[in-house]
Amino acid sequence: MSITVAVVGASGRMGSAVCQAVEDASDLELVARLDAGDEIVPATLGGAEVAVDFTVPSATEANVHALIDAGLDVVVGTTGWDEEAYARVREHLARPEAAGCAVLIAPNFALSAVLAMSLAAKAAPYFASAEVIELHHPAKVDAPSGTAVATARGIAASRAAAGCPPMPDATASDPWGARGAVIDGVHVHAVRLQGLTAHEEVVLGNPGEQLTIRTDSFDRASFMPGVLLAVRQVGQREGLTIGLDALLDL
Ligand SMILES: NC(=O)C1=CN([C@@H]2O[C@H](COP(=O)(O)OP(=O)(O)OC[C@H]3O[C@@H](n4cnc5c(N)ncnc54)[C@H](OP(=O)(O)O)[C@@H]3O)[C@@H](O)[C@H]2O)C=CC1
Ligand SMILES: O=C(O)C1=N[C@H](C(=O)O)C[C@H](O)C1
Repeated sequence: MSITVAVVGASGRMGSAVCQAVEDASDLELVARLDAGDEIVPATLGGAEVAVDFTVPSATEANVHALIDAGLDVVVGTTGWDEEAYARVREHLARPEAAGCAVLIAPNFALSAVLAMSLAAKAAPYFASAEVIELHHPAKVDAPSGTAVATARGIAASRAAAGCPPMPDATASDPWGARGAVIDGVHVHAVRLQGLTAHEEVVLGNPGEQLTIRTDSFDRASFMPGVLLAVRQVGQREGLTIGLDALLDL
Protein backbone atom coordinates (compact mmCIF):
# COMPACT_ATOMS: atom_id res chain seq x y z
CA MET A 1 0.00 0.00 0.00
CA SER A 2 1.38 3.39 -1.02
CA ILE A 3 1.54 6.42 1.27
CA THR A 4 -0.38 9.24 -0.44
CA VAL A 5 1.45 12.59 -0.43
CA ALA A 6 0.53 16.23 -1.05
CA VAL A 7 3.28 18.78 -1.68
CA VAL A 8 2.73 22.41 -0.64
CA GLY A 9 5.01 24.83 -2.47
CA ALA A 10 5.06 22.33 -5.34
CA SER A 11 6.34 24.78 -7.98
CA GLY A 12 9.30 25.96 -5.91
CA ARG A 13 12.92 24.80 -6.11
CA MET A 14 12.46 22.27 -3.29
CA GLY A 15 8.77 21.52 -3.88
CA SER A 16 9.33 20.51 -7.51
CA ALA A 17 12.27 18.26 -6.53
CA VAL A 18 10.12 16.64 -3.81
CA CYS A 19 7.26 16.04 -6.29
CA GLN A 20 9.71 14.24 -8.60
CA ALA A 21 11.23 12.22 -5.74
CA VAL A 22 7.77 11.14 -4.56
CA GLU A 23 6.74 10.19 -8.10
CA ASP A 24 9.95 8.15 -8.45
CA ALA A 25 9.36 6.22 -5.19
CA SER A 26 7.38 3.02 -5.66
CA ASP A 27 5.90 3.11 -2.14
CA LEU A 28 4.66 6.74 -2.37
CA GLU A 29 1.92 8.31 -4.48
CA LEU A 30 1.77 12.03 -5.28
CA VAL A 31 -1.91 13.02 -5.09
CA ALA A 32 -1.83 16.84 -4.79
CA ARG A 33 0.41 19.79 -5.71
CA LEU A 34 -0.46 23.05 -3.97
CA ASP A 35 1.03 26.50 -4.36
CA ALA A 36 0.49 30.08 -3.26
CA GLY A 37 -3.20 30.95 -3.51
CA ASP A 38 -4.43 27.35 -3.19
CA GLU A 39 -6.71 26.70 -0.23
CA ILE A 40 -5.53 23.96 2.14
CA VAL A 41 -8.72 21.96 2.73
CA PRO A 42 -9.58 18.27 2.25
CA ALA A 43 -11.02 19.02 -1.22
CA THR A 44 -7.64 20.27 -2.52
CA LEU A 45 -5.51 17.63 -0.79
CA GLY A 46 -6.58 14.67 -2.95
CA GLY A 47 -6.94 12.25 -0.04
CA ALA A 48 -3.30 12.65 1.02
CA GLU A 49 -2.14 11.05 4.26
CA VAL A 50 1.08 13.09 4.47
CA ALA A 51 1.79 16.65 3.35
CA VAL A 52 5.24 18.09 2.69
CA ASP A 53 5.66 21.87 3.08
CA PHE A 54 8.50 23.72 1.34
CA THR A 55 7.08 27.23 1.07
CA VAL A 56 8.18 30.50 2.69
CA PRO A 57 8.82 31.41 6.33
CA SER A 58 5.82 33.80 6.35
CA ALA A 59 3.35 31.06 5.27
CA THR A 60 4.56 27.77 6.68
CA GLU A 61 3.03 27.91 10.17
CA ALA A 62 -0.47 28.73 8.87
CA ASN A 63 -0.10 25.91 6.33
CA VAL A 64 0.80 23.43 9.07
CA HIS A 65 -2.24 24.38 11.18
CA ALA A 66 -4.51 24.02 8.12
CA LEU A 67 -2.98 20.63 7.30
CA ILE A 68 -3.50 19.39 10.88
CA ASP A 69 -7.12 20.62 10.67
CA ALA A 70 -7.45 18.54 7.49
CA GLY A 71 -6.20 15.46 9.40
CA LEU A 72 -2.81 14.99 7.70
CA ASP A 73 0.62 14.18 9.05
CA VAL A 74 3.03 16.93 8.02
CA VAL A 75 6.71 17.07 7.07
CA VAL A 76 8.11 20.61 7.01
CA GLY A 77 11.39 21.79 5.51
CA THR A 78 10.56 25.48 5.40
CA THR A 79 12.65 27.68 7.67
CA GLY A 80 11.63 30.52 9.99
CA TRP A 81 10.31 28.50 12.94
CA ASP A 82 10.91 29.63 16.53
CA GLU A 83 10.03 28.26 19.98
CA GLU A 84 6.70 30.13 20.09
CA ALA A 85 5.62 28.67 16.74
CA TYR A 86 6.67 25.16 17.83
CA ALA A 87 4.60 25.63 21.02
CA ARG A 88 1.50 26.58 18.99
CA VAL A 89 1.89 23.42 16.86
CA ARG A 90 2.33 21.25 19.97
CA GLU A 91 -0.80 22.81 21.48
CA HIS A 92 -2.77 22.15 18.26
CA LEU A 93 -1.58 18.54 18.08
CA ALA A 94 -2.64 17.98 21.71
CA ARG A 95 -6.28 18.84 20.93
CA PRO A 96 -8.63 15.81 20.70
CA GLU A 97 -9.63 16.67 17.12
CA ALA A 98 -5.96 16.41 16.06
CA ALA A 99 -5.52 12.94 17.59
CA GLY A 100 -3.34 10.76 15.39
CA CYS A 101 -1.66 13.64 13.55
CA ALA A 102 2.08 14.14 13.74
CA VAL A 103 4.38 16.89 12.47
CA LEU A 104 8.10 16.73 11.72
CA ILE A 105 9.97 20.00 11.13
CA ALA A 106 13.62 19.91 10.06
CA PRO A 107 15.82 22.84 9.04
CA ASN A 108 17.90 20.55 6.86
CA PHE A 109 17.20 17.09 5.38
CA ALA A 110 20.69 16.50 3.94
CA LEU A 111 22.59 13.79 5.80
CA SER A 112 25.86 15.74 5.63
CA ALA A 113 24.22 18.78 7.24
CA VAL A 114 22.50 16.74 9.96
CA LEU A 115 25.84 15.09 10.77
CA ALA A 116 27.65 18.46 10.70
CA MET A 117 25.18 19.88 13.23
CA SER A 118 25.55 16.83 15.47
CA LEU A 119 29.38 16.84 15.25
CA ALA A 120 29.54 20.60 15.91
CA ALA A 121 27.50 20.22 19.10
CA LYS A 122 29.69 17.32 20.24
CA ALA A 123 32.94 19.17 19.50
CA ALA A 124 31.98 22.61 20.82
CA PRO A 125 32.75 22.10 24.54
CA TYR A 126 36.33 21.11 23.66
CA PHE A 127 37.11 24.44 21.98
CA ALA A 128 37.48 27.98 23.29
CA SER A 129 35.83 29.53 20.20
CA ALA A 130 33.18 28.45 17.70
CA GLU A 131 31.55 30.41 14.86
CA VAL A 132 29.16 29.44 12.04
CA ILE A 133 29.45 30.59 8.42
CA GLU A 134 26.57 29.72 6.10
CA LEU A 135 26.79 30.23 2.33
CA HIS A 136 23.77 30.08 0.00
CA HIS A 137 22.36 30.93 -3.44
CA PRO A 138 21.28 34.58 -3.68
CA ALA A 139 17.58 33.72 -4.22
CA LYS A 140 17.29 32.63 -0.58
CA VAL A 141 14.86 34.97 1.23
CA ASP A 142 15.93 34.42 4.85
CA ALA A 143 19.20 34.95 6.69
CA PRO A 144 20.76 33.40 8.57
CA SER A 145 19.75 29.97 7.31
CA GLY A 146 17.56 27.76 9.50
CA THR A 147 20.42 25.29 9.58
CA ALA A 148 22.83 27.93 10.89
CA VAL A 149 20.37 28.95 13.61
CA ALA A 150 19.97 25.31 14.68
CA THR A 151 23.74 24.76 14.54
CA ALA A 152 24.42 27.81 16.71
CA ARG A 153 21.76 26.78 19.22
CA GLY A 154 23.21 23.24 19.38
CA ILE A 155 26.71 24.61 19.97
CA ALA A 156 25.45 27.00 22.66
CA ALA A 157 23.43 24.28 24.43
CA SER A 158 26.31 21.80 24.58
CA ARG A 159 28.73 24.49 25.78
CA ALA A 160 26.26 25.58 28.47
CA ALA A 161 25.72 21.97 29.59
CA ALA A 162 29.50 21.54 29.89
CA GLY A 163 29.88 24.81 31.85
CA CYS A 164 32.10 26.48 29.23
CA PRO A 165 33.08 30.12 29.82
CA PRO A 166 32.13 32.81 27.26
CA MET A 167 34.19 32.72 24.06
CA PRO A 168 37.16 35.11 23.96
CA ASP A 169 36.36 38.23 21.89
CA ALA A 170 37.88 41.67 22.41
CA THR A 171 35.66 43.39 19.79
CA ALA A 172 34.67 46.73 21.34
CA SER A 173 33.57 48.56 18.20
CA ASP A 174 31.63 47.04 15.27
CA PRO A 175 29.68 49.86 13.60
CA TRP A 176 29.11 47.80 10.41
CA GLY A 177 27.93 44.58 12.07
CA ALA A 178 30.99 42.74 10.77
CA ARG A 179 30.86 40.21 13.59
CA GLY A 180 27.56 38.91 12.21
CA ALA A 181 24.43 37.78 14.03
CA VAL A 182 24.77 36.49 17.57
CA ILE A 183 22.53 33.50 18.32
CA ASP A 184 22.64 32.27 21.91
CA GLY A 185 26.14 33.78 22.14
CA VAL A 186 27.41 32.14 18.93
CA HIS A 187 28.40 34.39 15.98
CA VAL A 188 26.76 33.47 12.67
CA HIS A 189 27.82 34.89 9.27
CA ALA A 190 25.75 34.67 6.08
CA VAL A 191 27.16 34.74 2.53
CA ARG A 192 24.90 35.00 -0.57
CA LEU A 193 26.78 34.15 -3.75
CA GLN A 194 25.74 33.30 -7.30
CA GLY A 195 26.74 29.72 -8.07
CA LEU A 196 26.24 28.37 -4.55
CA THR A 197 23.44 26.05 -3.42
CA ALA A 198 23.58 25.40 0.36
CA HIS A 199 26.78 25.22 2.41
CA GLU A 200 27.88 25.66 6.01
CA GLU A 201 31.17 25.77 7.81
CA VAL A 202 31.61 25.54 11.57
CA VAL A 203 35.01 26.74 12.72
CA LEU A 204 36.18 25.78 16.20
CA GLY A 205 39.40 27.17 17.64
CA ASN A 206 41.82 26.53 20.47
CA PRO A 207 45.29 28.01 21.01
CA GLY A 208 47.35 26.63 18.11
CA GLU A 209 44.64 24.46 16.50
CA GLN A 210 41.41 24.62 14.51
CA LEU A 211 38.70 22.14 13.60
CA THR A 212 36.60 22.91 10.53
CA ILE A 213 33.34 21.01 9.96
CA ARG A 214 31.93 21.69 6.50
CA THR A 215 28.80 20.49 4.72
CA ASP A 216 28.07 21.18 1.04
CA SER A 217 24.77 20.54 -0.70
CA PHE A 218 25.80 20.93 -4.34
CA ASP A 219 22.39 19.78 -5.55
CA ARG A 220 18.87 19.60 -4.08
CA ALA A 221 19.09 15.83 -4.64
CA SER A 222 20.99 15.84 -1.31
CA PHE A 223 17.79 16.65 0.59
CA MET A 224 15.56 13.99 -0.98
CA PRO A 225 16.52 10.83 0.97
CA GLY A 226 15.88 12.69 4.24
CA VAL A 227 12.56 14.10 3.04
CA LEU A 228 11.38 10.65 1.89
CA LEU A 229 12.53 9.06 5.18
CA ALA A 230 10.46 11.64 7.05
CA VAL A 231 7.42 11.06 4.81
CA ARG A 232 7.65 7.30 5.47
CA GLN A 233 8.16 7.62 9.24
CA VAL A 234 6.16 10.68 10.37
CA GLY A 235 2.95 8.62 10.68
CA GLN A 236 4.62 6.31 13.21
CA ARG A 237 5.43 9.24 15.50
CA GLU A 238 3.36 11.28 17.94
CA GLY A 239 3.18 15.04 18.36
CA LEU A 240 5.91 17.36 17.10
CA THR A 241 9.37 16.14 16.13
CA ILE A 242 12.12 18.69 15.45
CA GLY A 243 15.09 17.69 13.32
CA LEU A 244 15.84 14.71 11.10
CA ASP A 245 18.39 13.52 13.67
CA ALA A 246 15.41 12.21 15.71
CA LEU A 247 14.94 9.55 12.97
CA LEU A 248 18.63 8.63 12.78
CA ASP A 249 20.74 6.70 15.24
CA LEU A 250 23.29 9.48 15.81
N1 LIG B 1 14.86 21.62 5.30
C1 LIG B 1 15.64 21.54 4.21
O1 LIG B 1 16.38 20.55 4.02
C2 LIG B 1 15.61 22.64 3.21
C3 LIG B 1 14.86 23.74 3.47
N2 LIG B 1 14.72 24.72 2.54
C4 LIG B 1 13.78 25.78 2.87
O2 LIG B 1 12.59 25.52 2.15
C5 LIG B 1 11.91 26.74 1.87
C6 LIG B 1 11.63 26.81 0.38
O3 LIG B 1 12.85 26.92 -0.33
P1 LIG B 1 12.86 26.96 -1.93
O4 LIG B 1 12.14 25.79 -2.49
O5 LIG B 1 14.26 27.22 -2.31
O6 LIG B 1 11.99 28.29 -2.18
P2 LIG B 1 11.15 28.69 -3.49
O7 LIG B 1 10.91 30.16 -3.38
O8 LIG B 1 11.78 28.14 -4.70
O9 LIG B 1 9.77 27.92 -3.29
C7 LIG B 1 8.75 28.32 -2.41
C8 LIG B 1 7.43 27.97 -3.08
O10 LIG B 1 6.38 28.17 -2.13
C9 LIG B 1 5.35 28.86 -2.80
N3 LIG B 1 4.52 29.55 -1.81
C10 LIG B 1 4.66 30.81 -1.32
N4 LIG B 1 3.70 31.04 -0.42
C11 LIG B 1 2.93 29.94 -0.35
C12 LIG B 1 1.77 29.58 0.39
N5 LIG B 1 1.21 30.42 1.25
N6 LIG B 1 1.25 28.34 0.20
C13 LIG B 1 1.78 27.50 -0.69
N7 LIG B 1 2.88 27.78 -1.43
C14 LIG B 1 3.44 28.99 -1.25
C15 LIG B 1 6.06 29.79 -3.76
O11 LIG B 1 5.17 30.24 -4.78
P3 LIG B 1 5.41 31.70 -5.43
O12 LIG B 1 6.79 31.67 -6.00
O13 LIG B 1 4.32 31.79 -6.43
O14 LIG B 1 5.27 32.70 -4.31
C16 LIG B 1 7.13 28.84 -4.31
O15 LIG B 1 6.63 28.03 -5.33
C17 LIG B 1 12.82 27.85 2.40
O16 LIG B 1 12.40 28.19 3.70
C18 LIG B 1 14.19 27.17 2.48
O17 LIG B 1 15.03 27.75 3.42
C19 LIG B 1 15.37 24.67 1.35
C20 LIG B 1 16.18 23.61 1.06
C21 LIG B 1 16.36 22.51 1.96
O1 LIG C 1 17.03 28.08 1.22
C1 LIG C 1 17.80 27.09 1.04
O2 LIG C 1 18.27 26.82 -0.06
C2 LIG C 1 18.10 26.24 2.19
N1 LIG C 1 17.46 26.43 3.30
C3 LIG C 1 17.62 25.68 4.50
C4 LIG C 1 18.14 26.57 5.61
O3 LIG C 1 17.81 27.76 5.65
O4 LIG C 1 18.87 26.06 6.47
C5 LIG C 1 18.38 24.41 4.30
C6 LIG C 1 19.51 24.52 3.33
O5 LIG C 1 20.51 25.28 3.90
C7 LIG C 1 19.04 25.12 2.01
